[in-house]
Amino acid sequence: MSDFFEELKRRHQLAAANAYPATSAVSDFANNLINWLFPEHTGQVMADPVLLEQYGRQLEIQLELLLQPMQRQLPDTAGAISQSFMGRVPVIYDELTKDAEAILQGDPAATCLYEVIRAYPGFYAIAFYRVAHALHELHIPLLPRMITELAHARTGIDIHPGAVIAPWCCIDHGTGVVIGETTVIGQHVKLYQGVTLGALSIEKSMALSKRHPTIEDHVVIYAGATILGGETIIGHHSVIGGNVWLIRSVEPFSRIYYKAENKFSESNHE
Ligand SMILES: CC(=O)OC[C@H](N)C(=O)O
Repeated sequence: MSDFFEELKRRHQLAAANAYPATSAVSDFANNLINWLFPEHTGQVMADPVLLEQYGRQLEIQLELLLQPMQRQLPDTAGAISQSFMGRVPVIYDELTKDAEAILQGDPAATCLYEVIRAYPGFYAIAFYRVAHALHELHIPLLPRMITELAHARTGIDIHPGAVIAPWCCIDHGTGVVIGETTVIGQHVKLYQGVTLGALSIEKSMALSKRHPTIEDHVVIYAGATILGGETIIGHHSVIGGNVWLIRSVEPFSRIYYKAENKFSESNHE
């Protein structure tokens, strides 16, 4: 048994050396930031412009404090990275405003923007993804993945922070959506639940190559479709039907549907 406790001691020492922030601190930062941009997220409103500005500065400090223990793994000082990140926040805001509008326009069941921001899993997931993606672009390790996993746990939508997703992204329902690390998605793309944008080969040696598909502008992908491969391009204005399995490119304006053989027959036993 003492060998076992030695092993645990070694593991705890290694984990301490990594010095990543607690998951709760990362969650607080991401939620505070999203709530600052979109008070509809929780309903906590800050009407005073002075407080709004001060809060922006507080968020920068909050991020700097998260990053400080990881300093050795960062390409620049924690302070400089936090400042660069905050400089990107207006772009995140602009893109998320467009995403919320796309969800409202794309879902007949959505009644208003407030509802989309407060209650739609598609908005929740894309909001956490856009924050994580900005941190990923600043070469911050692990933190971006922790942030997208907060949304994954809550919504069932798994978006890798490395994916590149243009604005006006509408993920409706969303449960079971998987968007891999090297996926590229154009503007005005609509995805339904259970869509996988995945890798054709999961060889470890493929780690640095483009493994996931490119989805051009104005594509709709219905529930349960699986689109795989880094060379697979779905041409703009295409529609991919439910449950389609696709490992090749399709031209713009394609219509691809799954045609199931009807293997079931009805019988009427007395
Ligand atoms: C989404 C997906 O295909 O993932 C497979 C593997 N994690 C990879 O990134 O290649």
